[in-house]
Amino acid sequence: MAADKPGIENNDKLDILKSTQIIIKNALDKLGYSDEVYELLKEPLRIMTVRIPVRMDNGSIKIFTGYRAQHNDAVGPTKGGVRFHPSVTEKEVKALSIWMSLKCGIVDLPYGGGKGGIICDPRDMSFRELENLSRGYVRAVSQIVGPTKDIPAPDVFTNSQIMAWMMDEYSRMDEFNNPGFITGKPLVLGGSHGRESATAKGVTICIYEALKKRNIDIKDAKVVVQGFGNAGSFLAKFMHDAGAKVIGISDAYGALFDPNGLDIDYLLDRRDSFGTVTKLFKNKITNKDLLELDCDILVPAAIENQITEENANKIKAKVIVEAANGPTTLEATKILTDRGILLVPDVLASAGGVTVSYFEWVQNNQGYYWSEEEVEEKLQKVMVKAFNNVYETAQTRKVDMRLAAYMVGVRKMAEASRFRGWI
Ligand SMILES: NC(=O)C1=CN([C@@H]2O[C@H](COP(=O)(O)OP(=O)(O)OC[C@H]3O[C@@H](n4cnc5c(N)ncnc54)[C@H](O)[C@@H]3O)[C@@H](O)[C@H]2O)C=CC1
Ligand SMILES: O=C(O)CCC(=O)C(=O)O
Repeated sequence: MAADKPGIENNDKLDILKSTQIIIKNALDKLGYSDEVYELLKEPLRIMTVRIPVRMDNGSIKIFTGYRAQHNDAVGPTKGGVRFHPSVTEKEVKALSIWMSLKCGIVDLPYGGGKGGIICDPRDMSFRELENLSRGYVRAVSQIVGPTKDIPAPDVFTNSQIMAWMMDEYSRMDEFNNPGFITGKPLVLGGSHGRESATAKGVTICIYEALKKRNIDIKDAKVVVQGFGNAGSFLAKFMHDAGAKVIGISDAYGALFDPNGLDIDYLLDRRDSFGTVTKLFKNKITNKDLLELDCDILVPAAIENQITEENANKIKAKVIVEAANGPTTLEATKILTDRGILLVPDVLASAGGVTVSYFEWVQNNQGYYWSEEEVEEKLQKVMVKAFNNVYETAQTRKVDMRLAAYMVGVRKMAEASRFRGWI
């Protein structure tokens, strides 16, 4: 198929690794780095593919495929979540690990990016099968992970229980209690106050900063949130509590819409641990319709490639803040920016999660735990600084917010790689 844009074929437009590489190249070119730097950073330094045998409840053995990608460890150990989802691919995990490096650079953490994933559908698995899979994954990747090497955390369809099993398995192999191996743990196992809601808190802080730039009052704002899991449900609650009207939410099975505002507390009460709630309702709209609702703030908080050139012109929001990783394509970013919509990109907006994961790791390392207020105060400072840094870069360099975020995020690992003599 003919290319309508240099460097990207039409059928590559949903290829998140390819589009990430294009933006990294642009960011490095703008910053004046050589092609060698791009060659180093365009792919993870390493990726491990593992096959995990799990005894299922019916007595059979099922073999699952998993991955752990480590993008760049020049700055420090790699860090990033583990995703359990049927559509996990090697390419997706690679792109997700690169985004983690960028996030850590943007919020200035002493980490590089990593990411893991297992091809599975935890919604169809029992508690015991999930525990066996989680433990099997840790045994399979144990050689390349660890509290000073690569520190996992939750992502789509993984939670604090799964982190607890993984931590326990690693501690057994290591022969001592090792809470710093993983973050997003339950509080009683060395988790941090505020980690569960951290991604949504970070997104909320970005929303407040973005609204200031557009002179919108949160109390007058209509909000739409795609995804009602960890990121989306807390975000909907924070928006509702701030006085905004949350008129639409969704999960993998459909979307709910009420122009007068949804009863978020009721929906939170009824959602399951996979962020599913719409199954309980007959009157639904589609995820596609949800994104095109008339609103002030749109927060994609589910999966990749939701806003594309197909629907970017139909989006009515004034501000889009990406809680999900990779919800908007390259082409859609251009359309939205040209239309004057303020787009706060994933690598900035969703960095609250990894920031509080870092706080958790620091607390584990020092064995001294902070109050919820301390965590919130520190997160607020980090996110406001990061937002303004990216916003000002976009203004002064006359680039869109995504390219600005990549320029901010890529610099630290490029410099660290250079000082180490790698490039
Ligand atoms: N949990 C965290 O700390 C962080 C999460 N993120 C990103 O936020 C996004 C959501 O993650 P979580 O809330 O943690 O996951 P989650 O597993 O708690 O919730 C996922 C939500 O997305 C919905 N969903 C799944 N497949 C879908 C589909 N095909 N179409 C529409 N909706 C679908 C689910 O029904 C659920 O409501 C992901 O992109 C993740 O990478 C980013 C930073 C940190
Ligand atoms: O909390 C972490 O370490 C990583 C969170 C994550 O996977 C993400 O930001 O996409």
